Order: sequence, then C-alpha cells, then structure tokens
Amino acid sequence: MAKKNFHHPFTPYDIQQQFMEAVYNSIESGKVGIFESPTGTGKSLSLICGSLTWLREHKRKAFDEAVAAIQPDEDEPEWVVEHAREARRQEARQMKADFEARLDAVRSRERRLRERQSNGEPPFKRRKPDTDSPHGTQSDENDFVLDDYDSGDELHSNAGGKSEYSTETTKLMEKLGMLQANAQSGALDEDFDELKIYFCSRTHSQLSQIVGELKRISLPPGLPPKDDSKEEREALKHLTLGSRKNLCINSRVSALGSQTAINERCVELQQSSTRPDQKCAFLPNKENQNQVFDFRDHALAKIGDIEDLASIGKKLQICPYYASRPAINPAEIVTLPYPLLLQKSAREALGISLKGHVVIIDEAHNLINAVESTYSAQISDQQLHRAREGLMVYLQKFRNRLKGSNRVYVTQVVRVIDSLLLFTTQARTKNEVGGGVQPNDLLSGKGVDQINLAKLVRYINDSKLARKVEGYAAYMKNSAQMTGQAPKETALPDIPTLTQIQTFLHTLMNPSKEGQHFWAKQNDDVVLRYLLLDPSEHFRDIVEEARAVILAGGTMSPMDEYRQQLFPYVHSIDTLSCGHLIPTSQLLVRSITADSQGPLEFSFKNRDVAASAQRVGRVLEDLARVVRGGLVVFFPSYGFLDETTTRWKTTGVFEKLHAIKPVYCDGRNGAAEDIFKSYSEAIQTGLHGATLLSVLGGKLSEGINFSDDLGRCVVVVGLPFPNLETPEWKAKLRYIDERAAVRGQAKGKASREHAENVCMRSVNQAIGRVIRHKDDWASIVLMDSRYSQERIKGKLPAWIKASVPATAASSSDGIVMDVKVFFESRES
Ligand SMILES: Nc1ncnc2c1ncn2[C@@H]1O[C@H](COP(=O)(O)OP(=O)(O)OP(=O)(O)O)[C@@H](O)[C@H]1O
Ligand code: SF4
Repeated sequence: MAKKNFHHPFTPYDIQQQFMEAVYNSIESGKVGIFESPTGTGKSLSLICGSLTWLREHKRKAFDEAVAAIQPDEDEPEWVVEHAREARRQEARQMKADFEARLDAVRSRERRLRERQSNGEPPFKRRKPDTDSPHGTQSDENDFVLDDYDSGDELHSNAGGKSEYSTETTKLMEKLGMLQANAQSGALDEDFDELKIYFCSRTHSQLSQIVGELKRISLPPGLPPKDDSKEEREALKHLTLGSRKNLCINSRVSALGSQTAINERCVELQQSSTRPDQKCAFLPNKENQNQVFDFRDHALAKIGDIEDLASIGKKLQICPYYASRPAINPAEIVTLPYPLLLQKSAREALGISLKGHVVIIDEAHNLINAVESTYSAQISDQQLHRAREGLMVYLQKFRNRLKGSNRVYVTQVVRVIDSLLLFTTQARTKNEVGGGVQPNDLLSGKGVDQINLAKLVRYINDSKLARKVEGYAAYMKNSAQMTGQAPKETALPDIPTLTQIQTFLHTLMNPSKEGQHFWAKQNDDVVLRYLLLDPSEHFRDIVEEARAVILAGGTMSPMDEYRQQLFPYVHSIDTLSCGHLIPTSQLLVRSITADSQGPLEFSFKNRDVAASAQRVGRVLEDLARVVRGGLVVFFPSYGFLDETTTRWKTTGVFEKLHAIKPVYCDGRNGAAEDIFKSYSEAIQTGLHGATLLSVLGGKLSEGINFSDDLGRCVVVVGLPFPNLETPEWKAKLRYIDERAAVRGQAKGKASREHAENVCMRSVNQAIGRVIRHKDDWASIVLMDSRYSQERIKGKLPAWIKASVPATAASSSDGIVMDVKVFFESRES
C-alpha cells in the first residue's frame, strides 16, 4: 500500500511515518493520544506534519461535503443547484484569495523594507508614541493609596464589520470554521474561529525550535483548487502567544521585570481612574484599530517566534500582547507555552476557546507535575509574619485615607493571617514534623468565621493590595536609604507575599476532595501547603472542549501513569512508543541483579550503607576498565550518593575509581552546569574518558546531552522510589486507592502501581537520552534485582525494552563481560 503523503520536508524515516499516521488517526477519530519518540528522531516534524496535513485535508473534505449537500428545492432543475454549488466554491476561493492578497501585500512591503535597509536607505517612517509621560520612574506616597474599591475591567478590543460576501457562503464557511476576517474592510469578527491546532510546549526556546520546523513545511490549500492538476501550496497562518512579560513594549512597564508587577501595572494603567497622559500609548483603542489590523496581518503573514511578534509590535507601535488576540481566530496553528494553556484563567484572559480544536502538548513528560504545581500553593510562617508587618505599617500610614470598605477588608486580611499564624505557632510545639490539616483548623482564629473568604480573596486581587503594600514598603526603605534625594522604586519580588497568601486562601475557600492541606516543619520554618492530589479534574476541561488531545515526548513511558493520573475517565486512548533510528546492535541493555555476595537490592529498608557502597564501587571499578569515553552513574537520591562517596573516600574506592577514569560528582549543593562542563572537557581532552556521579531526578538527569562519548555507558543504581512515608505521599496513595476501590480494584494495587510509575518515569528520563542520533551507540546497566521483575521491565520505553535479552547473565561479572564484548565490537 502506498504510504500517505504528510508533506514532510525530508524523506521521513519509517518511525516518523508511523508517528505521523498515529497523530493523524487520533485527531481524525477525535481521541486522546500519548506518543513517544526518542530524542533525535525528528519528533517535532512528525507532530506538525501529521497534524497540519490532517487540518488541511479535513477542511477540504468538509468543504466538499458541505457543497455537495446543497440540495434542490422542489421543482428546481439540477443545473440550478449545480450553479449554486459552483457559486459557493468560487466565492469561498475568492474569500481565501482576498485574505491571502492582504498577507501578500504585507510580505512584499516587508521585502521592500529589507531591501531598503540593505541598500542603506532609511526605513519607512512611523509615528513616534508619547513615551515621555511622567509615570513610572517617579512616585510619591499617593501612588500607594488604594483606589475607591471598584472591580476594574480589562480592555477587550472588538471591532465589528460587514461582510461583502453572500450570506450563504459566509454561513457555509462559518459552519466549517473557515471564515477569515473580512478581506476588504479588514474588520474582525470574533465569532469566526478558524479550525486550528494549539501547539504547546514548556518554554519559548522549545517553541522557537518548533517555529524553525514550521518554516520548513509547505502544504496544499485547505480549499479545493480550481485546477486539481496543479500542485498548489498555501502559506501556513501561524501565531505565537506569550505573556506580557515576553511582549510588553512599554519600557517603563517592562522594566519592572517581574511577571506579576508587569501584569498589575499594565492593568492599573487601563483603569478609568488613570490620568489620560499616564495611560499606555500602545494599548489598542478606537483610534489605533488600523495598527491592530496591520499587526494581525503582519503576525500571520510570516511564521515567527515571540521575538518577531515583539518587533512587529515595536515597528507598528501597538502592544503585541493585546494586538495578538484578534490574530488568534484566523490562525491555523497557535504555539504557546504551558502556563497559557493549562490555566483556565489564562486561556480566558487571552480569549482562547479550545472548542473543537486540536491540542498538542509537546515535551509532555512533565505535564502531570505542571498541572499539579499550577493548582498547588504554599506559604511559610516567615512569609505570613512579613506580610502582617507590611500590612500594619501600611494601615498605620494610610488608615485615615482609605476610602469605602478598604479599611474593613485590610483588617480582615490581618485577621486571617493571624489565624494561620495561630496554627503554625502551635505546630512548632508539636513532636511530629508534619501532617495533614483541615481548612477549619487553619481558620479557627478569632472572628474569622464571620469573614466571607470568597469576597476577601476577590478584594485582594481587585484592589492590588499586594503591590500597594509591598510597593510602599520598598518606597519607605529607599527613602530612608537616600535621605535628601528623590526616592526610587526598587524591584519587587516576582510574586508578592500577599499574592501568595491570596492563592493559598483560594485553596482554603475551595477545598475539594482532589486536594488536601498539609503542614510541615522545614528548616526553620513551618510551611502550610495545599497539594493537588488529582490533576485529572483540572485537565478535564481541555479534554472535553478540544476535538483531540495529543501528548508527545521523547520518553513518555510508563504511559499508564498518564492514563491513570490525567485521563481516568477516558475509555480508549491511542498510544505509540516508537522505536529508535539505530539498529539494535548499537544499544546494549543489561540488569545486574546479583554479585558474588548474593542478590543486589538497594531499597531503603535493605540498604546497609557500608556494604552497598563497597559492592557498587567494585562493579563500577570493573565497568570503568572496559568502558571507553563517558561513564555516567545515577544514584536514587543525593543522600545515597553522599553516603556512598563519603564511604568510598575512607575505603580508597574513590581514589581507585578516579585513577581509572577521573570522577566528577554532582553534589547536593554543587553547580551542576560547571561539573558537567569539567566532565565534558575531561572526556574531550583526556585519554581515559571520565566518570560522572549524579542523581535520578537531579539537576543532571534531564535536558543534558549525553551524546556520543559523553555517555557510552549509563548505570542506574537502585530504583528511585519516593519516600512513601511522608504525609503528602500517604495522602496521595490513599486517594488513589480510594478511587481505584470505586472501580472495583483490589486494595493497594493502584497505589503500588503509581509509586512504581513515578519511579520508572525518573529512570526512563535519565537513560532515554543516551542515544541522540542514528550513528550514536551506548550501553545501559540497571543495577538492582528488582529490574528483573516483569512489572518493572514492562515500564521501560519500547526501544530500550527491545534490547533487553530474554535470557542474559545477571551477575555482575557476566554483565561486565557483556559490556566489554560490546565495546570491543564497536572498535572492530
Ligand atoms: N527524516 C529526516 N531526514 C533528515 N532530517 C530530519 C528528518 N526529520 C527531522 N530532521 C531534522 O533533524 C533535526 C533534528 O531532529 P531532532 O530529532 O533532534 O529534533 P526534534 O524533533 O526536536 O526531537 P527532540 O525534541 O525529541 O529532540 C531537525 O532539525 C529536523 O529538521
Ligand atoms: S498595554 Fe501592552 S505595552 Fe502597554 S503596558 Fe500593557 S503590556 Fe505593556
């Protein structure tokens, strides 16, 4: 059977073809898909070619079907109907052509501009905004007085406009999710939301890589061309989204540095009480609508990343953060970082609706943690004390100047803080180091039961209390330091303490069975924490709204973890664990289950530090003698690593190992990057390679490149099970078991499975990056008898599992011999 054409810019590898087909089919059938393809296998291109081919084909098919469905009225001859169908086709093509013509004009203008610049001619002139307004750098006490309490609203740009196309065609295109903005008038209609892919990754630099790949591909149009025999191509309409921190072009606001400060100042400047000369000159309004349309066209005319978007905004003197909103609807692919997708409030603020669209989450191996941390919160007693002090100073200064209900609310905030402090003070005297706590116990302070928490949380947010109080404190500090001089604002912390308290209060107000509160003694602090135990409910909105959701990553195994933690309510999930590009002869995987003294098990309860250190040391010495290049050893925890190296130093093992292959150790407090740099230099310049001692889940286990000689042998000592005895883990496991019991599962099975999954996810992340390209080769040695259990082996990624022999030597000597033979075979 002929392979499907996914318009891949290169000849796709077989595994890419497989991956693209899986992506295409999952989207077509509207499912959830979890796909892994190891690093170095061109996963990004597979994802975008698979999904965008689906998008264009789907549009074309839906259009053809809709036109074919135009049926004759009674007595209407067939030729009249055919004429109507043809008219729809032509008009739809015209709509597209008009919009494309606009974008083409923008492209030509940019081309001319580039030519002028390369000829040394000045660029076209643009209006210079009034950026010299007096706000921002100077402030006086009045800046910190709370405004009369009033819920301020943000600006939403929305311009109406009349379409010049027939109602029938407009309706048809609208139904298909294919109507672009009106080409002639440039008017925007927020109801027309082009069917699209939301492509999400963790950071803007990862998204930049995706943007680079998007520039490589060219796809057939989403509407049937006039002449099918010609190979037409239609440019992709792409938009990237970012936060105000990435996009703010008002230097006085962006200079505030922190995300929260920039957000708050921007919103503050939009309030009706702000003097007109202090408002942001770049904010879209009635007067600068043309720049907003221009911005949209420029953003869509070229595939670009976040920096490009900021430069368009600067060039057109319009805020790229706000002006990108009207460009969302006509875009076909929107790239955005995790936080903008995961938080419902962020999606709402940007006007993103996922309804019927496709969501792709790349680098999804950390997705569960990302959802959990988005909805968890914590606050320490030190922070509570600091916030209280700040509030008292503020109240003392402004008490008589606070209008309306401000004074009542600020006093209520103090009372709630006192209640939380009452709990932490009592907790300090307890013998335990931590435990679970009910919201009522945290809110048992005097008079707190009279307070409406929901209203109070809203007040803290709307009044900008956090910024006013901390801003005033910073102002006072500076004034004191610079007596006689004009006071300057100091940079404020990224998240003001009161904002953290607000987030924490939110969790108290809405305690759900998916989460729980805890307290813990931590260093010198008592910390209060809210932990989301079940991330699935917060992800459910996304799954239910979107047409299809694809999770992709280099290492997603064990995939059951996502099934259980994120999609317990989804009956059928598509999964694919791709092979690697390398032949199996380039990878050796072995588990050492015993040495001459018997079975090896490094579990917490079995661990005799002195004996373990000796036994591990002996195996590593043997391996170091036969491995060429880099030997990377992962321990389950910094504690284990510290104890082992301390022991090695007294018994001479460290010295011996160092003599065979210089040892570099990633300690708990060391600068991991410097250690990795020295290790890499030793490999490149030395004769004997080097040994790197590191920790699973530690600083060097993710995102580091162990290609070629940097990692020829990766050893994992033990299994990194978390400490299941902490109150947090106990609560999580209890929750999982309770939920499993409802599904009729035996007690303890689901929680054990979860702990094993968390553990193997961490192992897989570390070993999954040892092969980086098709000519790379390496060996993986797993050291613990538990790696021979089928349940544990079953959680390895398919391409690694395929290299585990059914019968192999499992004693340390036999495996060192296997590794020796493997290295010799690479030399010949
Ligand atoms: N079939 C192919 N033939 C040749 N080059 C390819 C092919 N597929 C992808 N590439 C290119 O190879 C480069 C490296 O791909 P690589 O797998 O490292 O990136 P990736 O898809 O981002 O994967 P990952 O995020 O897992 O590292 C990319 O620049 C890509 O354009
Ligand atoms: S409107 Fe835009 S440019 Fe102006 S302050 Fe806000 S984010 Fe910055």
